Amino acid sequence: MIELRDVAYAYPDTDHYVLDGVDLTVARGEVVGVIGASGVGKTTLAKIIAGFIPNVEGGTLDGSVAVDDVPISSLPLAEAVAQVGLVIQNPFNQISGAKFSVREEIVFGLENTGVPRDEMITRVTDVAALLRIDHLLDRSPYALSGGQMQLVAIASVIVMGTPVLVMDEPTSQLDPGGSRMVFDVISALTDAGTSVLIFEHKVELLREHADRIAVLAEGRIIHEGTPRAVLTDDRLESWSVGSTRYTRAARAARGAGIVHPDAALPVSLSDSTEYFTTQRTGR
Ligand SMILES: Nc1ncnc2c1ncn2[C@@H]1O[C@H](COP(=O)(O)OP(=O)(O)OP(=O)(O)O)[C@@H](O)[C@H]1O
Repeated sequence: MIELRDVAYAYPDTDHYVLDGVDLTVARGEVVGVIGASGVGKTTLAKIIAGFIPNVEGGTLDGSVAVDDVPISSLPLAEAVAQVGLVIQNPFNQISGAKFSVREEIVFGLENTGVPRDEMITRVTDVAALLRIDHLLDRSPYALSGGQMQLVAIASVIVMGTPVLVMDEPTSQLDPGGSRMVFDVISALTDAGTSVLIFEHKVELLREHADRIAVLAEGRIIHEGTPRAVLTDDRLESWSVGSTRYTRAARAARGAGIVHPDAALPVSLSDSTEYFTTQRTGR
């Protein structure tokens, strides 16, 4: 479980609070998607929840950040990483740079955690099968495509088995099939009790897989709710966040008077089919 209360943060040598008054809770087994404009502070928030801020980057952090009731920002980084797995935005930076095979790369974080060797091997095999990268295990981490590298980076975090996962645009390098597979893996993890906070621009995937969506704007969570409620909210554009293509098409049709103005906006293909079948004005 993640609990953020009144979190505010300013980077070192600045007096500007990038985040100011963030309240957010992610329950056990829940997937919460966070959307927000570029530069609004999503990566900063991800690093705070994972304890990299202030442990590594310093700065001024106020408010409380708890993971499973443990105040994460007061833990040494080595202990914080056992609580929260962080998939960072750029998979090229997640790769350790110290290993010669994908297998060694995935197992790297488990070394020195006291996990017995046999279990390490089983965990790596399982996570590689889950993310369909078994065929890459003996390859060099430097001979991978961007998408393959992203899956290896995700595997190296999931293999740690942390109760909380924070993912910063985990599908940025992936094609639609790969993105869908990652979200299916996330669903399997939450079924087993993992709490997942995911920063993602692909709102249609969040619509399908997130239990809730939160909007980060003006330094705080300005709005949250079910994917349907948030993605059809008229204020999305003012927060510089995109809606689904189905909602955009419906809004355009509504503006043109082609559909009834009061009908609930669609957020998926099936919604959209019904909307355009039943809500036409006949114009
Ligand atoms: N090390 C740093 N020192 C000072 N300011 C920083 C630092 N890193 C980020 N910032 C600033 O903090 C703000 C939030 O950045 P952040 O990377 O968290 O945004 P973001 O929402 O993840 O953006 P994007 O969607 O483009 O990845 C930006 O104004 C950025 O310039």
